[in-house]
Amino acid sequence: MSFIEIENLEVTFRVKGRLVHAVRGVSLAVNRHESFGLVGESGSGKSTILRAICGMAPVSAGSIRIDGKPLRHGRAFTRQVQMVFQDPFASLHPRHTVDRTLSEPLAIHGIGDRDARVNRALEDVGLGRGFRFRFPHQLSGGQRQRVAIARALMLEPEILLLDEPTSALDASVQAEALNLLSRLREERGLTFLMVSHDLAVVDHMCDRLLVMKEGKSVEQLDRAALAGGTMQSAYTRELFAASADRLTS
Ligand SMILES: Nc1ncnc2c1ncn2[C@@H]1O[C@H](COP(=O)(O)OP(=O)(O)OP(=O)(O)O)[C@@H](O)[C@H]1O
Repeated sequence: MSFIEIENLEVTFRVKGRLVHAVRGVSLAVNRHESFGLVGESGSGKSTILRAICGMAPVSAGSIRIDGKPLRHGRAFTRQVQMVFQDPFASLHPRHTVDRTLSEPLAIHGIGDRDARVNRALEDVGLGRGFRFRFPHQLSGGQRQRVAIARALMLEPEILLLDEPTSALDASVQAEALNLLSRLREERGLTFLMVSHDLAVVDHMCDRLLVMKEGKSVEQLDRAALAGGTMQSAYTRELFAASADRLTS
């Protein structure tokens, strides 16, 4: 049994009376402590899979299990699974201090010792306690994303769902944020399910990945296939070739 098991997942939205099939029969299995990537062109359904896991998108058919337990009635696995979004500015409340942002999940779950936990969380993500009473607009993009990562870790989850976690950051800050995520995964034995359109990021971060197109799974690749360039489908080869061109141009 894998830690995260998704079987024949279908997610369908109704938009103005029309059905949008965002995810069409996708299956994947992620092992505990693994870092698994979802790649594919824009609109291929990657983010919708993460949203379905946290109960933010409707599961129309199929199943999602975490550690053998099914996701029921769209209820999220709140403490076990946390999500980090692309745009830290949008995901932090503009009028909440860092302290409030980090304390809130603790208060909701009745967890005490908040001051010490907030200070420790800030240190864990490389921001000192001096950042505690700042507002989001008083932080750089990289610092905001560190706060968002700290918040995601407040409830000590086992799984982080990362939706383009560094694509809103400058290249140098992006590398720092990725290194921070890798260190936290190692230290805490976290499992990552990560969406990225940047194949260099995925190559750096992920043990395995699933290539998606138009809501469907195209193929799965492991490190050996990535390193050896042995992709089965022409679509995946094109995706990687286009990305290599972008990186070298
Ligand atoms: N809440 C929603 N209501 C209606 N349609 C939606 C909703 N969320 C996503 N979709 C549609 O589902 C499809 C998949 O979207 P999704 O965001 O999962 O793609 P993606 O692969 O993550 O794309 P990107 O890389 O651009 O973020 C798209 O056609 C999108 O327009």
